[in-house]
Amino acid sequence: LTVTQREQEDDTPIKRFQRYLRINTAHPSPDYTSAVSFLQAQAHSLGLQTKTLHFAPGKPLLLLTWPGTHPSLPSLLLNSHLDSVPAEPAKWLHPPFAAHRTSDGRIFARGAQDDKCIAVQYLEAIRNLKAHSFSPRRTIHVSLVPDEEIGGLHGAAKFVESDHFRQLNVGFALDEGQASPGDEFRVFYADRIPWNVKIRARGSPGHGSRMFDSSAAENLMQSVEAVSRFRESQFDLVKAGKALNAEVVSVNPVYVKAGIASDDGFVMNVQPSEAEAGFDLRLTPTTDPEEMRRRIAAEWAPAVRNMSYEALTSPNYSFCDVILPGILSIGFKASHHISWLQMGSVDGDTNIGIIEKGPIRDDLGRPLMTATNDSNPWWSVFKQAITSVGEKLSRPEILASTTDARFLRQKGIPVLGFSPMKNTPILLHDHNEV
Ligand SMILES: CSCC[C@H](NC=O)C(=O)O
Ligand SMILES: [Zn+2]
Ligand SMILES: [Zn+2]
Repeated sequence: LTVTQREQEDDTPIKRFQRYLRINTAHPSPDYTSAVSFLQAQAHSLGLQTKTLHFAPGKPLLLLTWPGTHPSLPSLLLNSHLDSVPAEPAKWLHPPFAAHRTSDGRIFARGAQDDKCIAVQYLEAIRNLKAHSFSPRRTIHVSLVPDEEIGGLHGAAKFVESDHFRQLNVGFALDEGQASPGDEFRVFYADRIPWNVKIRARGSPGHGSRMFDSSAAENLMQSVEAVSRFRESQFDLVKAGKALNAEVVSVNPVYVKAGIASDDGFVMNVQPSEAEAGFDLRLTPTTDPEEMRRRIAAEWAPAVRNMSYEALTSPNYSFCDVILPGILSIGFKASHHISWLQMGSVDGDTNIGIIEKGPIRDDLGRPLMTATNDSNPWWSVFKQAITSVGEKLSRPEILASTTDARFLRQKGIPVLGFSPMKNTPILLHDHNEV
C-alpha cells in the first residue's frame, strides 16, 4: 500500500470512532483537552466553524456550526456529551479505552453507546451530506459538552443560560437516547427528575448484646423496609405491563452508613447512635413532588422515630428540603415542582401511566416534556425521516435516566432523545459496553 492508501484506509468512519473512543474522558479526570482537539480537527476537515466556550476552568464546551442558507430561521442543535462514566478494566473482556474491534464488528469501549457514537454519527452525517453537496436551509450547530454524567452543572446547564446560546436561536434539538434491543428505534420525549435522598436515624447507643427499642439501626431498617415496599409497588406496575420502565418512580439504595465495627472483628459489639442511607430517586415528569416529599417525611424518615432527611435535586440543588426533628424545618422552593394536574391513573390509587392533558411544566413554568404529536412540527419531520428510510419507531418513551436534554426543554426548546442503535443490547454504564 502507498502511504496515501494507508492513510485512506485509516480514515474511515469506524476508525474515526475508534480514535475518539481511545481518548479517556471518563470521570473523575476526563481528558477533555484531547477530546476537544480531536473533534476540532474533525470539524475543520468538514469545513465547520468551531468555537470553544468555558463555563468553568478545565471544562471546555466545543460548538461546531454549519451555516444555513437561511440563517434567520431557528437553528438545529445536535448535542452530545464528551464525558463518560468510569470503567473497571478487570471486569472487561477487552480494555475499556482500547476500542478493540472483534471480527464480528463489535467495538468494546467505555462511551461506545453513551454517547460517543452520537457525536460521531452527527459528524459522519454532516460528512455525507456535504459529499452530496447538500446545503441546509437552517444553520446546524453541534454542541459537545462536558460533565453530563455528573449533572451538567458546568456544561449544558450554564450553556443554555449564556448569551452565546441565546444567539444560536435554537428551534429544535436532538440529544442522546438509549439503544434498542429490538428491531424498532427508540425515541425519548422527557427525562426523569433525579433526587438524591438521604435519610438519617438517631438512637441510643449501647452494648451490642442489649435489646432495646428505637436504636438508630433499627429505625433505619424500618425505613429501608418502607422504601422497599414503595419500590416494589412501582416495580410491580412495570412487571404487570401497566407502565413502561421510566413511567414509574424509581428508588434504589446507593449507600448505607452506620457504626464503628471493623471487619477484623475487633469492635463488633457497639450499637451505633447514628445510621444513614442514601437513595437514587427518579420522579417522572408527572410525579407530584409535594406528595413524594410527604411520603418521605411520613414513612421514610418520620420525625417521631427520631429521623431526618434531605431530598436534593441534582445537580443544582436549587430545591432543598431538610427536616431535622425538633431543631429545624426548612423548605425551599423546588426547581422541579410542576403545576400539578390530577389526571387519572392506571389503578385508582397511583399517579402512574398518565396521559397528559396539557404540557407538564415545573413551578417556574418551564416545560419538562416535548410533544410527540402533530402539535409539534419537529416531531412530524423526525418521524417522517425514520419512516422514509423504511425504519420503525417504537412508542415514544420517557428516558429512565437524566440527560442534558432537560436544560434545553426547560428553555422551551423541543428535544428528542435519539441514539440510533437497534438490535443492540442496552449497555450504557455497564461492563463491556459495545
Ligand atoms: C443527576 S444528573 C446525572 C445525570 C446522569 N446521566 C446519565 O447517566 C444520571 O444519573 O442520569
Ligand atoms: Zn449519556
Ligand atoms: Zn451516561
